[in-house]
Amino acid sequence: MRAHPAGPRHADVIVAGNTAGSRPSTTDQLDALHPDVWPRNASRGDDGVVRLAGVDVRELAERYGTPLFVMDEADFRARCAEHARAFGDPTLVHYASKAFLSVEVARWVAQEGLSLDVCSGGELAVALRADFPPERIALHGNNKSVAELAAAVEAGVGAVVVDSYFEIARLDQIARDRGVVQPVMIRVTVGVEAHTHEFIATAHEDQKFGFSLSSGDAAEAAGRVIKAEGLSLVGLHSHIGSQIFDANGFEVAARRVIELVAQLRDKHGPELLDTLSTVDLGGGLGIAYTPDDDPPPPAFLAEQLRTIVSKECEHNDLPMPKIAVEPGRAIVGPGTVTLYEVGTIKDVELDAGLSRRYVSVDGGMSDNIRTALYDAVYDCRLVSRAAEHDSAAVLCRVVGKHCEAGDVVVRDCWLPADLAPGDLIAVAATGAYCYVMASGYNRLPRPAVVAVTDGTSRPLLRRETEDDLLRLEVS
Ligand SMILES: Cc1ncc(COP(=O)(O)O)c(C=O)c1O
Ligand SMILES: N[C@@H](CCCC[NH3+])C(=O)O
Repeated sequence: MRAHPAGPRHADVIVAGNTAGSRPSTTDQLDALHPDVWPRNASRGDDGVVRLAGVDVRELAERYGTPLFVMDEADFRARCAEHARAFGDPTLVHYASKAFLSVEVARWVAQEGLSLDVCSGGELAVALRADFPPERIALHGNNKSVAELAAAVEAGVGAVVVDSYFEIARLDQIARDRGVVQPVMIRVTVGVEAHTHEFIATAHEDQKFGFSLSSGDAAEAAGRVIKAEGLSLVGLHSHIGSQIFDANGFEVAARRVIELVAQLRDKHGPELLDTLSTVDLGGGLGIAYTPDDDPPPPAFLAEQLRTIVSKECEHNDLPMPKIAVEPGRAIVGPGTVTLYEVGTIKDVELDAGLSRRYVSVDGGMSDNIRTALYDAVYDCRLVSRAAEHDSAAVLCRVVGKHCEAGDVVVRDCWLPADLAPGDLIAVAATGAYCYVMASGYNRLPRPAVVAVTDGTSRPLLRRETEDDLLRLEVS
């Protein structure tokens, strides 16, 4: 066994209360890539090296550098197809591009037949650069600028999801100025606040998004859209949160949105339903970040939603609407890993004779802010080789290289005692909300993003260079 240059000086590290679960007792367990957490085409060869869609991680690191986001293209496409099958029509599944977007990924989404949710002019521009069919794009946002609204109308997007009275007036004006009628959905705040593993119904909807249902704002907004010459009301939209494992929150939301449809029909007449034909229940389906997470498959959620919507429609004597959804994380999250090179390893003495092993990597909170921001939990493994056969599992904290004590990538994970500088480790399920939330903190260049498929790799987004970092300087 390789001697560890940094220790360990203490036989035991902190174990109690860790978020990485119990200590693996064999090196096989230490090396395992749980199929629910790791990309579908990730495997560890007999030589101990992990291959992603058949591509050796050492080769990826050598060719593109680290940190590196590696996307399993087939995994992404398969999840698009599974959602499309579950909801019966691919165009009813809007991939939430805020989770991750590049021109090439927008092309994959288009090829899989899905629709696209964008929430800024920037995301819209990427989609249009990919020639994404505009009629399959919906624009979101609580404070879209006039320029963003105009760009969307001029592109001919399939829907603008309106979020304020000001926006209804602005969008109506923009559409009329251009002699078009813009299809619109209303974002409804249904009073269901979803958290990771639970949901709580709130009496007051204390948040910036949407029109409150309980106050009557949602009905008033619908009335204004119906009256606006430049707008056509095609749907109601609700989004209850993200990383949700339980269908109950969606069911409550669906029920309340259908009640609103019935109310609007009663007030404005049944002809309204000729255009108001879609109920969009947003995104939020959770994924497994660790083997303990057990998210429901899309087919299960789709079935639950169909059942509840059909029951509510029957109850309110309404025709069955189209049920649309906007998954982001559930499509792009699980198929991507971040590859890092280990730089330094330190055992830090704590109270009561315990110590904590800090493993520093060449990225950090600038490429994954989710741990610092949400206490997110991740699975992390040594991937450039197997653990030495007699290596013990050591509870580690994987940290970045930023000038910030809270710069933690993985709070707790079990790594082999023989882990050493130069080894590559990978953090699983980083496809959603990591690259897109990356920052340039401490002037670290943003990592590259590569796609792997059938034993080959190609870059989607190149690594930032020092020139990129300096390009905004005016002197
Ligand atoms: C309106 C809307 N739709 C879709 C999504 C995508 O959510 P997720 O990535 O959790 O599926 C979000 C983000 O929470 C959202 O705000
Ligand atoms: N960014 C969040 C989710 C927000 C989703 C967008 N409304 C995350 O990383 O989990």
